[in-house]
Amino acid sequence: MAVLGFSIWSVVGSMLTYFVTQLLSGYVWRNKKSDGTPKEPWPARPSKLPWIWKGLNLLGEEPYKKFTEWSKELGPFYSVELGSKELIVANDADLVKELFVDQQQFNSGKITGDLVEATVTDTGKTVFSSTFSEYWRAIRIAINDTVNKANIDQFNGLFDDQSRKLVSLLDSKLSDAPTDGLNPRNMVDYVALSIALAITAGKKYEADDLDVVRIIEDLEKIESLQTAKYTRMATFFPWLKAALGVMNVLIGDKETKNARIKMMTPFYEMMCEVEESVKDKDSKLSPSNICAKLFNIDTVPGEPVKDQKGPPAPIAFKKEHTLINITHITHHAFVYLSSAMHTIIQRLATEEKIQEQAYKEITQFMKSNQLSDLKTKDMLGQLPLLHSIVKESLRMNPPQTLYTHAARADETFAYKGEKYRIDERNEILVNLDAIHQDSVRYTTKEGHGPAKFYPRRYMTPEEPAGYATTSSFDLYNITNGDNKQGVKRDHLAFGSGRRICLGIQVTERTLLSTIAQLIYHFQMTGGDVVTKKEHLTSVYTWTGRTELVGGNIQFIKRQTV
Ligand code: HEM
Repeated sequence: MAVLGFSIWSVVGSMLTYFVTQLLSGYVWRNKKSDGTPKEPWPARPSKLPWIWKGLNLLGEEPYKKFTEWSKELGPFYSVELGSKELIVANDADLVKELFVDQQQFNSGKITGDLVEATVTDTGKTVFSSTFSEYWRAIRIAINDTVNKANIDQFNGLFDDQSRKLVSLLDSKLSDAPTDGLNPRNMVDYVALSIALAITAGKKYEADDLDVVRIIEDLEKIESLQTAKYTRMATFFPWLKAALGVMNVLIGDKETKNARIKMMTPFYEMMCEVEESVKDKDSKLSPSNICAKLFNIDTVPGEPVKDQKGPPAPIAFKKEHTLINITHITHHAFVYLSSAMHTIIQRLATEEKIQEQAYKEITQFMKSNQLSDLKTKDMLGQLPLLHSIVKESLRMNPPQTLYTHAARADETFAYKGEKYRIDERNEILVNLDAIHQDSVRYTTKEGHGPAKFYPRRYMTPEEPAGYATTSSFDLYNITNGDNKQGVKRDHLAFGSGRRICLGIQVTERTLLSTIAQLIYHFQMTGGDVVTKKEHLTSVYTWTGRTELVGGNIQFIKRQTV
């Protein structure tokens, strides 16, 4: 009892300390710089928001639409409070460049949102959730060493195998399909997860492998725990998060813990296999995968501590770190690959004219190069229309419409001649709903605006200066190249700046290979690009993601094959 009494008082003490600190930092010092002078004003804010909830209750089912609506009232740069969370919102690509590229040292941080996210990432120990640090840099290097431009060719065979697999899976279902066709989503999920697992853990799966189904279900369970009412609310109210945290310490949160263990188990087994294969030269596992590269990290440099003399002590990179990272990377890669692949197939089915033009491009390419089969290595940079369809699909339907970076310190941000404040740990949100529909940036010389699916906007003679035909390029790279003036980027679906997605090559090659095989083998009709499904989480973060529900598609076998 004495022990119990002691714990309760110590918990009450911590809570009191927390609230007093919050009160002091929240109200007394909040609006002052470290030298005591007042901070600059916040960027413009929507007016007359309800008390306590502020903008939170107005977001509705499709939050990005509300962010776009506010941008029409306040301009592309504004701030809004969601509960107690102060959010800085960027609705314009040039602004994203200024914030995430020019000011990358300040604005490349991350903060963890709800308590479930904290549990599954060990409080920010995965590449997606980690602060801007040497630890984060080491993981990025390991991933980059597997999938960047210099290393990605090793997976060309995987992309070819999986896109052929999709064709054969579809083929096998055609005789039993209803007259209006079938929705290919389950088959797309299988192919996307197979690619994700091969890259993260060198794993080869068969279509009927139960682990594949299980991994998808485990992720759904985590997402459902995250969207439970109070867990979700705690993302926007730190006092609630602290209170729930204390409750978890006192009575435990078995459900989340069990879901975490269940979710990690297949990845733990894969990690052990990779560990063995690293030692065993005759192993059947592909030696080049992200997990194997993470095993090479022994220690990472520690972060400097204020007033501490000498270099910081290195931190050991443990197996637990590898485990949570391969889990998170697989989930991220699977969810977005699958969503992007499903979207592009649905889109092609609704755009029969473009499909036929692409078919012509493919057959002419095969004929002039005397090819009997379509291989990723041959197609790269060679099929402008197909490459442009990939870009246009990611622009029209980015799998993640909203994403954030966090400010690493209090800063003053200059925009259009005015100075504004951004505080440490403020999240800066990029809204692709507004950015990808910018009529100034996307309208072609012939007047094709952003609302239209029009891949030729990226092709000669219509493409604006600075656009690349073959591959997406980053705002970050463009500052190091010749084109320092205009930021002409095809889309920002992969993020921008220091935290840009490392799966760009994987994704573009997967999509290229998939659509080439599908268009070559089938004529697709039907599809639905209107009905959407909104998710409140985006592979553990609060900003959510959007995907097409999709409709049935008739896959009609081409006579030429
Ligand atoms: C359609 C497919 C994909 C989309 C739309 C996508 C989107 C994104 C976005 C929006 C970000 C955040 C960028 C930012 O904060 O600026 C990101 C980060 C990242 N993505 Fe992807 N992704 C996709 C596929 C993949 C794949 C297949 C991989 C696997 C290798 C991958 C690995 C990563 C990594 C490692 C980061 C980490 C960034 C960090 O340092 O915070 N992504 N992705």
